[in-house]
Amino acid sequence: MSKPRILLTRTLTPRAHSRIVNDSRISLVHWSEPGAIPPEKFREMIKGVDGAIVLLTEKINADVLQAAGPQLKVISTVSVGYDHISVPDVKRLRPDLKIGITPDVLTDATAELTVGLLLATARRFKESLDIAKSGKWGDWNPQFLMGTQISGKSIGFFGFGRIGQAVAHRLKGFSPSRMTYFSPSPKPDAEKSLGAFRESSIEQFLGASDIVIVTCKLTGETRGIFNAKSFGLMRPGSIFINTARGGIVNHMDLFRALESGPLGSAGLDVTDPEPFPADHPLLTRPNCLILPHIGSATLETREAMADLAVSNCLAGVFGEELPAPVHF
Ligand SMILES: O=CC(=O)O
Repeated sequence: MSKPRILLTRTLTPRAHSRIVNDSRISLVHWSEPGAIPPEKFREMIKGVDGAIVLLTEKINADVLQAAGPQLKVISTVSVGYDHISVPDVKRLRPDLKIGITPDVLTDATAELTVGLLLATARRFKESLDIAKSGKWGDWNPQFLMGTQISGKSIGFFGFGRIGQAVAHRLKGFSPSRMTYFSPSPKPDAEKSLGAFRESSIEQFLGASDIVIVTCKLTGETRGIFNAKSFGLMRPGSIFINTARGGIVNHMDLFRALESGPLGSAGLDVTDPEPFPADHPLLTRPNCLILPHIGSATLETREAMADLAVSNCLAGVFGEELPAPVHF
């Protein structure tokens, strides 16, 4: 019997990469050039494989599923988010296809980055670094680079899943005045352990938060939900943080809300598109700190994500249950 063929669209972190490369039960097809696999190459290389280990950069849609062929058993993405995979196309064309993701293993790293981004935004790291480098650092001045502190502030979580709750656990130590969340489903355990409560309307949620932290999924409902209207409902001087997906935010509306109010500052680890154009007006705003999607980027976490993605793919090609499947 021939060995299952697996497509790997990038070189993984060292331990996980060596695990898949040295698995003698499978035959590996590897895109080893630097950068993301071009879409036409992807469609070509996925043809005839039994499983594919992919990244956020690979769009899985009807074209790709058709190019792959009916023998494809599993798509395993090295990410917890799977908005790059068209669920309607999978349901329509390949309802039997298994999809694997990497939840839990990246929660701590992403929560730590979110807290860091909030602190850096609230305490004006971007302007501070620019001034430290520019030679414009004058005498000590009581009103120099004053920021906002977290203690005593009201923090609102837009989306309150694993990552949102892990951020809330960390921020509890900063003594916020209160923590609220906006989510389609109530989270009674988190409410108990965190003392957080659920706001039932987005108007109330936004109007009651000094700090809004976005950690929800990108879906048809959340795409573009942070726009001129929702920013207009936020408190004057409030802080907006997004470590979920760029598509949740209208970036020109965010630019205007940072320029003319009501927002005080914003910290983004995700943008739409990615990479974010270097000439985008948002990058000129001193009160907007943008990171290049590094939420899960620690060696420990990236190894754990890649390892789980390898396990998902191997399970899929050998007809076993995936350790971390998407349940449609
Ligand atoms: O953004 C990263 C992920 O979804 O894992």
